[in-house]
Amino acid sequence: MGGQMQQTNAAAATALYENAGPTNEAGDAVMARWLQSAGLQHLASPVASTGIDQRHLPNLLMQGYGAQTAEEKQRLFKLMRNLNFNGESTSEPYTPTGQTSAALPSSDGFYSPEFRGDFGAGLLDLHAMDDTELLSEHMISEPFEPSPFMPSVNQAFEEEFNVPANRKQLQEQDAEPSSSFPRSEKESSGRENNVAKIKVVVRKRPLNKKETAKKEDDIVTVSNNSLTVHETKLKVDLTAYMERHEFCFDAVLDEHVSNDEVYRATIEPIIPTIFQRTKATCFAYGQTGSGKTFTMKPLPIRAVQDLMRMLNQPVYRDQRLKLWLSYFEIYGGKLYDLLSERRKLCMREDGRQQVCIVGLQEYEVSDVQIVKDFIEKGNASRSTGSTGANEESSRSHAILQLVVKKHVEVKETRRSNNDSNESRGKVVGKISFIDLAGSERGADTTDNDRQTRIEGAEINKSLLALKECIRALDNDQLHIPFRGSKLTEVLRDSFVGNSRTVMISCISPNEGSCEHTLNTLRYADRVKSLSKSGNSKKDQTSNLLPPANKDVSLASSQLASNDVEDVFEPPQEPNVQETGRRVEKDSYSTSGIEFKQPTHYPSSYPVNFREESGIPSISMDKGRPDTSNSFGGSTSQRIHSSSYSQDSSDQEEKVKKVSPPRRKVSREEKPERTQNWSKRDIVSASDVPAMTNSRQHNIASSQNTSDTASRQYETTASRQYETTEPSLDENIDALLEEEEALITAHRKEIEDTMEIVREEMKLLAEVDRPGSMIDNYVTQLSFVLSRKAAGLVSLQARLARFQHRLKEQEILSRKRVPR
Ligand SMILES: Nc1ncnc2c1ncn2[C@@H]1O[C@H](COP(=O)(O)OP(=O)(O)OP(=O)(O)O)[C@@H](O)[C@H]1O
Repeated sequence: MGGQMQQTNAAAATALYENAGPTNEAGDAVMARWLQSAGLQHLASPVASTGIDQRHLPNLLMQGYGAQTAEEKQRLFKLMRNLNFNGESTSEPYTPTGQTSAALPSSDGFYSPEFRGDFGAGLLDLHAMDDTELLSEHMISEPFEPSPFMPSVNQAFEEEFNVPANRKQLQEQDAEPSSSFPRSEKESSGRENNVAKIKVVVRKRPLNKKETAKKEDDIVTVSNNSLTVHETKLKVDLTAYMERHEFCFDAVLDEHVSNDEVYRATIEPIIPTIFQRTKATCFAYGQTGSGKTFTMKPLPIRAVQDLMRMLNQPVYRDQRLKLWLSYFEIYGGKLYDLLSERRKLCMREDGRQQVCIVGLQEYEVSDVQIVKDFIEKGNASRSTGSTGANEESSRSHAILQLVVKKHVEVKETRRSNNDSNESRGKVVGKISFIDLAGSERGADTTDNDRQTRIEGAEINKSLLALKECIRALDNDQLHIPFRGSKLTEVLRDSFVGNSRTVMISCISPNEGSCEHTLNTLRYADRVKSLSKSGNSKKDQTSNLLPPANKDVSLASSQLASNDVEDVFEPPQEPNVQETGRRVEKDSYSTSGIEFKQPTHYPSSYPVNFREESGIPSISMDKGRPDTSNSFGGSTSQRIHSSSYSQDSSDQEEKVKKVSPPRRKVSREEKPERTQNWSKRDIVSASDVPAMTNSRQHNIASSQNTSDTASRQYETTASRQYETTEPSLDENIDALLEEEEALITAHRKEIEDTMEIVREEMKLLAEVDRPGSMIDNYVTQLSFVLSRKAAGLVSLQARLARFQHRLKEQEILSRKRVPR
């Protein structure tokens, strides 16, 4: 057996070498990297140190230095399998298939570790394979699965690793889509390799009919991937001045950009990664009426088109990959199925800490029309209300998920998570589209009725939690605080393993929305600044500014965190990680602000799934209609001269605020920093959507005279928020739990009452019988009635407790933002 094993391993190792390409130094290095990536670096070292020809590596592997333990052998075998070595043709150099050739990075068919991103992160990353939900889950701990690509060596390994006999079944399971993906031209260009882990895109909508009628100004100008918000402020002597806030993001899409272009800038690059065990999340953030739903609605439809196209390629068809859709909402901390009469759903965590939404209906989708219908149906069921800015405002977070699964025999097209058939489908990858509730709803904690307040608090909490998760995700923190809210809990599996996140921040261009727009941009800026992906322009922009003018950004984007915080440091050198840094400038004009006539846009934009017909569909690169706003430049993404043109304002412009480079510090450093809290706000206005709006406004009015004081004021507000927020969150959580418990208790009470009524009926039937024992009847009736009364008293007590809780919550939420 040992000899047989050695032979087999030798053959396998020979295959590893033979297929690896020509012997050269680069090959050795690559080989070493491969082995390293498989945790077998110690096997590579003799080769490197002795200069032994790589050709002898297989022998070395078997003699003395070779894979000795079962785990090593397993890893070695997995390495070979991931390299697609075919044991039957060990003497044949590996020839890329037609499908894979386009993507091969080197002429010898050897995929370097650097290139593996193109083949799906983690293809050779053994650690990435412990993602429990996806196809390769538990690959290390599970019994060894033979590769369908190595029939000749499989036999021996099967014997050694006790592989079950049903080879066909195992082969089916093992055929990972990512390992045999067709490489389209687009893919082979390596684009998906460039898909950032977090991408922040801003979309500005056009002025709407109401805003145009009110002659509101468009205060947002867009230029390439940056934008400027021109905020009008009043000095204490009531002279107006202009404050310019500049931001830079991965992409800034102006009002002329079509939904199709939005798709191309956001989702399209992610699609191929879905087949590579990626869980992607795209969410739209912004105030009510800023265009979140408008932006999100067409994205899944376009995504389905592309996913279907890929799925229809023979390689996936053969692997029986299917696409599934579900659509649900989180409203007031509860989950509802939007495709199933808003049925209430339950979220559970299984033993592997996988979140499953019990009862959620999943639908197999095979054409785009079905998806459109589902989206229409789901949107019609969504919790909406009317706001000043949007007649049909979303009051919930809506989550549409598209899941690519490896199909297992199904008999119906409609299945639920409860269905045993469904659970047999293995998830290959998924993409979630989240249309968040209006961000300023987080501030709805003092106004309106109790329900709206609870809604607001819940929304606020979830938006903060979402950012925290993104922060943790981007820092590769081991602990992702997904339990911070229902939203993040539901998205738990999108925060672990191989994930991609796209945030689309939607902004309204009108002056009346200035505060909200700034809040949205600050939130986006904060998310972006968490990202490691670089945005050099941003850095350049800030570096162009004279160091003397650099200062702490007021209320810009610091956030309290339990784990890591950002710290102000004196500006030193460009920090490539500070990609989302914001440059805020004050541009002071004397007075007599004269706005140009606001830009006019079509008043309504009928939603067309492919293209909005209301706006000219022009490529971002093409010329744009000459519809600049009063600040110039927005529509054609260039700055025109205007009453607020760069030239005229530059002389008076005083660069006031630049977000400083930040560094991450650990918890231990907190005390030191808290002494300097006046330098940095801990929770910014952007972190507390609109919570500090009125305060900000006040601060802004007197900014020129009391800048330092206002900073402290705002910081105080932030700190106040910091201290009150956890208790408010806990309160909301407790409240929601008690509400749940009350409803459950009420249901139980009804069931008990029905049971008691049945018993009473029985008693009556018995007592009516001739010769019945009246004593028995009296005793039993007395007993039954006591039970009945006890049940009612208990329910009443619970109700009273809950009423008390509601009162408490109300007081707390009023205390939070004193008026
Ligand atoms: N880029 C755009 N081009 C044209 N019209 C737009 C655009 N964005 C939004 N609109 C229009 O603005 C209105 C409000 O948009 P939408 O409902 O998407 O806002 P929202 O951010 O989802 O609001 P809420 O948070 O209240 O649900 C809609 O009538 C929509 O058609």
